[in-house]
Formats: sequence, structure tokens, C-alpha cells
Amino acid sequence: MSLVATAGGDALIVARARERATEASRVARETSRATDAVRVADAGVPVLTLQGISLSFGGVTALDGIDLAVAKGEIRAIIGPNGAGKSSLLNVVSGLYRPDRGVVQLGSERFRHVPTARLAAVGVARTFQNLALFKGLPVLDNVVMGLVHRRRAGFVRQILSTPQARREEAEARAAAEEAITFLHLDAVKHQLAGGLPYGILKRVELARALVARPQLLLLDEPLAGVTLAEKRELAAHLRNARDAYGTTIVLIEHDIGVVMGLSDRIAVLDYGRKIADGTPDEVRSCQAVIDAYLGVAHEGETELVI
Ligand SMILES: Nc1ncnc2c1ncn2[C@@H]1O[C@H](COP(=O)(O)OP(=O)(O)OP(=O)(O)O)[C@@H](O)[C@H]1O
Repeated sequence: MSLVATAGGDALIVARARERATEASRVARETSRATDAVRVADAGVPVLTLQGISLSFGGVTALDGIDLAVAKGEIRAIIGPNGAGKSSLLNVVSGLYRPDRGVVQLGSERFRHVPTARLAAVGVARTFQNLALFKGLPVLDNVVMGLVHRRRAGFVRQILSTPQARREEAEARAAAEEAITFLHLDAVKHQLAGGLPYGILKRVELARALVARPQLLLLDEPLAGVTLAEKRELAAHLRNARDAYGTTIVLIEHDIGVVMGLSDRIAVLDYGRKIADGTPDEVRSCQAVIDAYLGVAHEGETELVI
């Protein structure tokens, strides 16, 4: 069976997503005061659509005609051997790279080049492979940083502490506290990020990405460098975020064992092309995927027999 995405396949994704979107919307409505931040997308429109995305660096083809449709509330992993194009794809979606060809559609907005400055405004948050936290700031302040783009009171008003600035500050702190509690970080919220173990920092980064309740969360190796127990814990937090807030998640991950358990669907890249796109079971038994991974499996992933 070919797992390469087809129009019919994408229709199936959307149909499944409709059910999930309805459920996610219901949960989101009941879940929190921040419900207003959960944008209930038109269930018929995927949260993210890529059409014919191609990107080259000199003579190297990083991405070659990638199509992808990610439905609301879906957890979609992007996997593939080293150099397959995973980070390039995430960088195109978040606007760090401009594709040579193709269109990125976020909700109903179509872009040739996603404007990074408007990323938060179009409901997208992302994390990076290497933590991008302020080590000299407490956890709470780091999480508040995830809402910087929302602040309307300018620098001067913040310095003068006008009523608007104070109100925004209080709202940001309340939202950050909520994200911190959601990710079980209350015990460390006043500690400096610099002194905390890596596994906890991964959770802090996730809290900062989630605090604005993005519609689409892009995660670059969210489980890398942590213990197996922490991976399971982080994976559970990701699932909870999806269930509670209806957040759609696209993640790059090398640990295929965790990916298989966490993702609704998995897209597989190899040499810049999408060679498979299906459920974990479909991908696991796809010959093209097995071939792509043969001989290039990452160390420590021996349990991940595809
Ligand atoms: N900024 C860049 N300049 C030049 N070449 C690049 C750049 N970014 C990516 N590439 C090349 O594009 C190809 C895809 O790289 P990319 O980092 O997207 O793959 P990847 O699947 O994320 O790999 P890894 O799993 O090792 O992180 C590689 O051949 C890489 O060398």
C-alpha cells in the first residue's frame, strides 16, 4: 500500500479531524478562563496546508515538492533520516526560510513566505532544537515572555506603569501561572532557569510556547536529550495540551518509539521528498520507510523496529 498522501487521503484526515475538532472544541470550552484564546477553526480547513514546497541550498535539494495537510487537533510527527529536510520544513512553516516554490497555508491565510513577525498573530508558536530560554530569569518570567507580542502598552507606558500596562502585566502573569500549573512547574516557578535540569527546562519551553494558546505548535525535537521517563512525561503533556486546548501539534522527533505512541499521523521525509504519510501502523509497515531507515538508524533507537 502506498502511504504517500493523496487528495483522498487528505480528505480522510479532514473527516477524522472534524470529529476531533468537535471534541477538542467542547473540551476547550469547558476547560479554562482562557477559552477565548482557543480559536475554533473551520473544521473543514486544515490548520496547516503545504502545497508543493521546494527549497534548495545551492546544489542541495532540502525539500522537493512537499504536500502536507494537518487537521485541527492533530498531533503530526515529521520523521526521517539525518538531512532528510525535517528542520527545513519547520523553518519554512515558521517563516525562517522562504521556499523556492510552493504555498504555506495557515488556517485560511496563504503565504509564499510566512512572515515571522506575524507568526504569533496567525496563531503559531514554535520551539527550537536548542533551548532558547533566558537563563538569568525565573521560570515565571520566561513563560511570560511567550506573551510579549500581545502587549499593547509601549515601552514608555510600561516604565511609567500606566493602568493599561499594569492590567496587561497582571493578565500575562495570570496566563503564565496557568501554563505553569498545567505543566506541573509550580515548584520551580520562582527559580532561575539557568539552575534547572534539562528535562525541566524542556517543560518550561513548552509552557512558554503554550502560554499564548497557539492554534498550531511547532516543536523541533521536544523530547531530545531527556531521560526515557521524562520523554513519557513530556509526551503526556503534549497530549494533554492537545486535549485541553485543541492545540494542533507538528513535531520533529528522532525517537521513533515515542513518536509512534504519541502521533496521530506521521509524515516521513527522505532526501527532501515525502515518502510516506499515514498512521503509525501504516508507516511502520511501509517498505519505503524501512528502506530509508536501513543503515541510518540513530544510535539508541534499536527498540524502534519499523
Ligand atoms: N542553511 C542551510 N544552508 C545550507 N544547507 C542547508 C541549510 N539548511 C539545511 N541544509 C541542507 O539541507 C538538507 C536538509 O537539512 P535539514 O537540516 O532540513 O535536515 P534534517 O532532516 O532536519 O536533518 P537532521 O535530522 O540531521 O537535523 C541537508 O542536506 C542540509 O545540509
